[in-house]
Amino acid sequence: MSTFLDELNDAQRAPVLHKDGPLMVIAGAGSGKTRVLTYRIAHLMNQGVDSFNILALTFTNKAAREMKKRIASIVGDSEAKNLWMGTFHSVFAKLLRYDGDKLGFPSNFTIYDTQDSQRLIAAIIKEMGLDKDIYKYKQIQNRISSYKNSLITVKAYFQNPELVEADAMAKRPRMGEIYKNYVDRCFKAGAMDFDDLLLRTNELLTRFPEVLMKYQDRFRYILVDEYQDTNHSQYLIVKALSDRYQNICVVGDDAQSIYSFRGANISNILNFQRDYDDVAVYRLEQNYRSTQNIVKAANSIIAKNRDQLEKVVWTSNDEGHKIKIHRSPTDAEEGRYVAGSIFEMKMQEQLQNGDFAVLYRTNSQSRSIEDALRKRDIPYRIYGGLSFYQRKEIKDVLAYLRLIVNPKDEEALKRVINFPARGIGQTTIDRLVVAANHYGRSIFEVMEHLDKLNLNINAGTKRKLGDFVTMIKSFQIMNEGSDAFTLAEHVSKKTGLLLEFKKDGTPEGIARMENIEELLNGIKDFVEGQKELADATGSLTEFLEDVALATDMDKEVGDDDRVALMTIHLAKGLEFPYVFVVGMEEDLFPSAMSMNTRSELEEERRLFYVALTRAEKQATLTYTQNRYRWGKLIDAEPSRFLEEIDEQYVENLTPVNDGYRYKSMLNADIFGEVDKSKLRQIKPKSGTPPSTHRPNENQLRKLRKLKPELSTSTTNNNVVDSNLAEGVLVNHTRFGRGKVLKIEGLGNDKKAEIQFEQGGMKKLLLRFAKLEVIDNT
Ligand SMILES: Nc1ncnc2c1ncn2[C@@H]1O[C@H](COP(=O)(O)OP(=O)(O)OP(=O)(O)O)[C@@H](O)[C@H]1O
Ligand SMILES: [Mg+2]
Repeated sequence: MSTFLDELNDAQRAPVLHKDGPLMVIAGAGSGKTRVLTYRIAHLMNQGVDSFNILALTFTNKAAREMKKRIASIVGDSEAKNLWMGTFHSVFAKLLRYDGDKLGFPSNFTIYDTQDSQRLIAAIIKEMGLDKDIYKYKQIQNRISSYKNSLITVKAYFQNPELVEADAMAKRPRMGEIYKNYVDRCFKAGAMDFDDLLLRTNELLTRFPEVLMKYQDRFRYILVDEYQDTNHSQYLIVKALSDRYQNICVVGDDAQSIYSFRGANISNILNFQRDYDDVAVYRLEQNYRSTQNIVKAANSIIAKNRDQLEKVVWTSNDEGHKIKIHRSPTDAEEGRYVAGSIFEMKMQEQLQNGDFAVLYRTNSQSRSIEDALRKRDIPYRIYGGLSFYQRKEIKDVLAYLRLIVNPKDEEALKRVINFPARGIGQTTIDRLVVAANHYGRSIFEVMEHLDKLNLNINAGTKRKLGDFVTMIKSFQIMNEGSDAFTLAEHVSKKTGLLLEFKKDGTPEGIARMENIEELLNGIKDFVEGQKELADATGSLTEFLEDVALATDMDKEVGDDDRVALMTIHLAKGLEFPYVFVVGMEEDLFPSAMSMNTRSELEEERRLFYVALTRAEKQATLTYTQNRYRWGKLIDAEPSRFLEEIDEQYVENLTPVNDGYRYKSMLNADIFGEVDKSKLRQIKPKSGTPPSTHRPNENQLRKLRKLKPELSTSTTNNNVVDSNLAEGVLVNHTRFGRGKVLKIEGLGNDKKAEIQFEQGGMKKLLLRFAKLEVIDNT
């Protein structure tokens, strides 16, 4: 009767219909794991399981929302509303709002984002009088984060001589103290960082058996998507909650485990069968997402990994296009190629912008792609990177709102106590911090009791501090009676924030004002939306939690049609008809930082597998020969992963020996835009050897080996510049030997006219030209 079960194949239906008890679905990309999870929930509800008794943990909140929508369409809206679904962080933040008081946290605790944590750590390092070059706050924040994810509390840290010694050896003997101060300060501020949301949940469930029992009883059915990327802390929570009923369903793919750098532990999936009794293991083999070429190419890559579970993935979809590989001279040219291809494909095949995604290994690669898309007027959206909520002006407004909800929030207070400027100086703030630490109170509490304390603050400043306290308190009173939108609008005006940016008058100031307006609109939407939910009221606390845990990925994209740009890590679980993976170069992908051990390299390869398997119809992989990195132009080598794809599934758009065409492109790049129609015209007739032959990759490699000093990956023009003069003999990686005839222009525009022995006369922009001086006598 229930038709939705017909939308599954037999292999998928089995885990959906599985009765009680632990089950695991292990299967390759695109085989319907997420669909199984979604349908299983719908099926459970159809079988009479109360939606209150189901907990589903997903990789993004957006994924949770989409699943909920699908489930609602099967079982009805009102039932689906009560499901607890979301990321680990958002679900357990909610749980801690109910029961965190047992650990001494207020129900309105603040969630510190990474920036808040880092600022606090930097402040602590300064207060302790430590050398900030040895105690680097970002590194320390990383350390603390990994301790927390391994459940190493401050106490556990000090009880572990290995950890203590390791930090002493690393000349950071006071690491433990910083950790302790950080934890104390967060506690005092009524704040939890992201890792605390898991750590404190674990603490709560361990220390308070009655709380554990309550939630074990509530969450009789627990389902986890992307189980391969759970870390130890998440693993323990799931284990504890499912211990009583053992109705735990996990789905995952060991070949897509890509978060070990954040403590994710692939062994969670491998040990699942050991952790529970009578685990039913299901496998799915049919991929519904991608063409045969994509599936087979992806299989050929992942087969190179040694550590993996045996898996079969096949598809009955069309054969499709081969995987395209394209080489560009520079990253700017790569951007132009991608934008140009999207432009052409859209025209030829009537596609939408939203059919395309550009994926990269690191966020910084987005710039050249963005530039090119902008030039073509192709709308795009960047996911990740600096999110809207991390912009300065937005954080300013949010800091006020945070203070209203939780006046102990130290980072929020420090941010706005003197912004907009109200004559409260750093010395005063430092005194307040010292007093707060001394009395074990929050800064706000110290400010409330200034009269009783002898803090060496003059009367004028005391009055200003008093005014600030009064203002925040007036907002708090207003918060009792108004919704989040009304309050936020009032706060933006009353604090002078809007005026501050308006006064500024610059385009940036205006942009900031507009962003605040956008924030206010967002709050309004949120309030409206929340009112429809069963257990939500549209309060400020709810809004702030939503914001703190929101990633750009979660934003409703709605109907606006844009090309998606994101890192491969973020793309996990998603799918797009057309995918470009850019920057397929050694040291970039695989990342230079992940090539020390086989297991690191295997993780990079899994990342490549994830990238490729996002594509439904076509995947294009691009690499460049020169790329700007860290402000320098470097030689880039094609990624080893390109060679690893079984070549029968590959179409190489720019074979290595097409020197002539390549050279034309290079010249075009130097002197202006590429005119493609011309390129075609000047293509050599077959059989005619190009006049300047570009050495192939092997020859280049040999060349580099022979003359390492000439070919360090940073072909540094500064070196060249200094002794480059008219009459000097030079070597160019592609054009060979030549003589400098003339140098003209300045700075970035500096050019050299060079007579090459074989390539004729060339005018090269020194910024790009890869020259080395071979004789300057
Ligand atoms: N039986 C089916 N019939 C038709 N389409 C299906 C079927 N099963 C899955 N699909 C579709 O195939 C695509 C991939 O499914 P899904 O995202 O659930 O796979 P997955 O295994 O979770 O992938 P990933 O490993 O990337 O997370 C989706 O578009 C889904 O709707
Ligand atoms: Mg999935």
